[in-house]
Amino acid sequence: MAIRELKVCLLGDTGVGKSSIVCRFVQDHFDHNISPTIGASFLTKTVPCGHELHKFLIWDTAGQERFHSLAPMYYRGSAAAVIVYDITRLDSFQTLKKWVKELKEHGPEDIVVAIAGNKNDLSDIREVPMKEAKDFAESIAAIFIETSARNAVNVEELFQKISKQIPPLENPDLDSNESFKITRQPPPSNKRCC
Ligand SMILES: Nc1nc2c(ncn2[C@@H]2O[C@H](COP(=O)(O)OP(=O)(O)OP(=O)(O)O)[C@@H](O)[C@H]2O)c(=O)[nH]1
Repeated sequence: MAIRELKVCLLGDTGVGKSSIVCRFVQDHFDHNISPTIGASFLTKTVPCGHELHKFLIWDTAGQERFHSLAPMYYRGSAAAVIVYDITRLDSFQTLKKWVKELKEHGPEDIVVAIAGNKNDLSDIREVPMKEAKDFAESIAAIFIETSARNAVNVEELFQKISKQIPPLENPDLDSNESFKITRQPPPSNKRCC
């Protein structure tokens, strides 16, 4: 089965839960005392999608303003961007809109954009109505989902939705798109590891 490497970056204000979403997706773990990201961190996870395997190369960027200028390094060449806001912080939704604008102006033309409203376990103190965020996502043809990294709600689904939006390759051997780098598993060998 072909393994398709998909670069994915996470963008969004500091403290919205980007690292927590990645940690939940890759390690199925939640850390209440997680530290703010410095620069960016990198993790991978491979998931089946139809007749392909999608290996997500995940760049979790730092949300603090002082790291903003590094972001192009991470969204450049990305097949998808997950822009995260915190449903309990209206200001984080405004920051999300700035990221959408920046991606539109400087990001890859065919990038899949997913909007994730995180911390939906705290909906009793919500500041961003779900309908407003959903309508905004629709207006820019983005995926929309509310997640809770803490309670493991919709995190797998977020990445599944991204997988589904990536068009399957008609002929993997002829594909030349840089952001959809293809690798193949080595042919079975006679060697045994143990
Ligand atoms: N209640 C709740 N808290 C969460 C959730 N996700 C993250 N948090 C908490 O929010 C805080 C910030 O989480 P991070 O994952 O570090 O946020 P970040 O967006 O990566 O922050 P930066 O690295 O500064 O960009 C931490 O205290 C997390 O434990 C969630 O789904 N629900």
